[in-house]
Amino acid sequence: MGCWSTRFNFGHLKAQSKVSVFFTMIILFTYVFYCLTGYCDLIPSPLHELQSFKNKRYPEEGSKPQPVAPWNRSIVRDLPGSNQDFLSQNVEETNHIYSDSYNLSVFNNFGNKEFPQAIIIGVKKGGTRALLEFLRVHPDVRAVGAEPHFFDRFYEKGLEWYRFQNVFKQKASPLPGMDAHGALLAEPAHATHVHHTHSEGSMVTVTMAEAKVRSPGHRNLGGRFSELTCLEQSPCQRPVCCDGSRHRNLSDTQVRKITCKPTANGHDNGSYGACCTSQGLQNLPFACIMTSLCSLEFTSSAECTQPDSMFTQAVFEGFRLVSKEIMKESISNWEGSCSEGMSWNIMPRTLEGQITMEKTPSYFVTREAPRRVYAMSRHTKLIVVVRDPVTRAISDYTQTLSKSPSLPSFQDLVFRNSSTGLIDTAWSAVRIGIYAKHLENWLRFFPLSRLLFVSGERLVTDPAGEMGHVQDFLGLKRVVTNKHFYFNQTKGFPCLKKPEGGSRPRCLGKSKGRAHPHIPAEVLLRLRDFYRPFNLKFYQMTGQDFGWE
Ligand SMILES: Nc1ncnc2c1ncn2[C@@H]1O[C@H](COP(=O)(O)OS(=O)(=O)O)[C@@H](OP(=O)(O)O)[C@H]1O
Repeated sequence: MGCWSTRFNFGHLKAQSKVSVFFTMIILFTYVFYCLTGYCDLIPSPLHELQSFKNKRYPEEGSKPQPVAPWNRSIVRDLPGSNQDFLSQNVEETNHIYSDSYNLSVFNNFGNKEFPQAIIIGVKKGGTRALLEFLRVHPDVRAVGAEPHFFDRFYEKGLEWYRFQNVFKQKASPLPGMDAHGALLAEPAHATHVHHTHSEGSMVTVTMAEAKVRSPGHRNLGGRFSELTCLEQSPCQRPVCCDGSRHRNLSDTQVRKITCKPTANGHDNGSYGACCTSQGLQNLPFACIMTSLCSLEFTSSAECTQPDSMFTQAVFEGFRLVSKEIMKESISNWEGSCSEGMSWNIMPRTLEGQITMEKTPSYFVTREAPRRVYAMSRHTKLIVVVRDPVTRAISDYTQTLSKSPSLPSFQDLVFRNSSTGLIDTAWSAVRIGIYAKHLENWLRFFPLSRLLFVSGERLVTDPAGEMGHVQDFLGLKRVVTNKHFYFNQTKGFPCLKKPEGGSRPRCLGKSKGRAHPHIPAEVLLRLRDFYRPFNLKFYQMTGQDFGWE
C-alpha cells in the first residue's frame, strides 16, 4: 500500500513539475525575448554594466567592434618601456573607474556610452569639422559634436569624466528666475548639435540648427542669435556674468565682455541676458544657452572673447547654482528636450555595431596626447586630416585675425627675422604644419596602420572619394557616397544634402571656408621652401604624396 501511495504521490509530483517546467520555460523565453529586443539594457544593473564595460573590445583593423576586454595588462606589456609606469598607473586608474562607476546609470536611454574607437586627432584648420560632419551622416557613427579636449586639456579629470559625463538633468518648467521670454520652455524638435570649437583657446562657437523655440504659451520665438553670452569666472571662482547693461552687484572689473542678443528679425530684440546678481548666474546661462539651444534656425555662431573653458565652467557653474547638481564642464551632445530637462554628454550613446568618435584637432600637436590615447586603448583608430601647411597656416591666421582685427600682418608674424627670411617656428600657425615632427610622436605609440591620413584638399574636391577611404579604415560599410554631397557655388565648398538629424541641405558655418587675406608671393615662396623638407619626410613616413608644392 505504502508503495502504491508513494507511486501515486510521485505521479502527482511529476504532473506538478511538468507544469512548473512549462511555466519556467515561458518565463525564460519571455526574458530572452525581452533581452533580445534590447530592454534588458534599460535596467540599471551594476553587474551588467561592469561586465559589458569590461568585455568591450576595440575592433581589429577593418572589422566591427567585438566583445573582448580592452584594458588589461597586455596594454602595459606592449608599451615601449619608458611609459610602462605611467600605463600601469593608468590601467589601475581605469580598473578603479570600473569599480567606482558601475553604479552610474549609463543605460537610462538607448545605447551605451563607450570610449571613442576612432578619433580625428588633427590637424587644426585641415578640414576636421567637414570630415566629422560627413561621418555623422553614417548610421553606424555616433560622434560628439563638440571638441572634448580630453587628451590635451581635461585629462586630469579622468576617463570616467570623458566617458560618462552626463550630469545635468533638470525639469525645466519653470526654471527659477527665468525671464519673460520663456525660452527655457522651448522644445527643440530637431536639436542637432552644439559645436564648441576653439581657436587658440579663446573662442566659443555654439551653433544649433532646426530647433523650435516655444514660449510657455507656445509662441514661436523664432529668434536668431548673433552672439551668445560669454561668461567669465572671477578669480575667486565665483562665476560672474553677463549682459553688461544689466549686471548688478558686481564690480565692473568682474564683468568683461558679455553679450547675449538676438539679431533683429522682427522678434524679441530684447536682451536674453537676464541676469546677474551677486548670487551668480541663475538666469543668464539658462536664458542664453538654452535659448540658443532651442532657438529656431540658430545659424550664426556665438563668439566670445573669453577662453572656452572659462565659458563652459561658468555656464555649468550657473547650472549648478540653479539645479543644485554638480556640473561638469563641456558643451556637447545634449539629450532630452528643454521642457523635460536636459543633459550634456561628451560621449554619445551607441548601439551594438555603432562606433563612437570624437574630434579634437589639437591632439595631433599635443606631446602627451599619444601616450594618453594609448593608455585608453592602443586599438584606437586615429584620423589626421592634413592640408598644405602653407594654406593651413594662412587659414589659422585668418581665424585669429577674425577675432583680433588689430593682429599684425601674416608676414610680420611668420618671420623671426624678416631680413634673413628666417621662419618663426615658435609661431603656432607655422609649428602645427610641421607634420612629420608631430607624427613621430604618435608613431612612438601607434603603428602606422592605426593612422589614416585624409587629404584636406581632396576632402573639398572629392569628398565622396575621401569618405570612401575613411569608411574603409573604420570598417564601415560605404554608406556616405556621392549622392550625399552637392557643391554649393555660393560657399565654394561641398555641402551635405541631408546632414545628420536634419532634413535640409546644409553647409558648414561661416567660420569654415573663409576668404583668406592676400599674402605676398615672396612670403609664400619662402614658407614653401621652409616646409618642403618636412613635407617630403611626411610623405616618406606615411607612404603618401599629398602633392603640396
Ligand atoms: N565642406 C567644407 N565646407 C567648409 N570648409 C571646408 C569644407 N571642407 C573642408 N573645409 C576646410 O575646413 C577648414 C577648417 O578646418 P577645420 O574644420 O579643421 O577647422 S578647426 O580646426 O576645427 O577650426 C576650412 O578652412 P578655411 O577655408 O581657411 O576656412 C575649409 O577650407
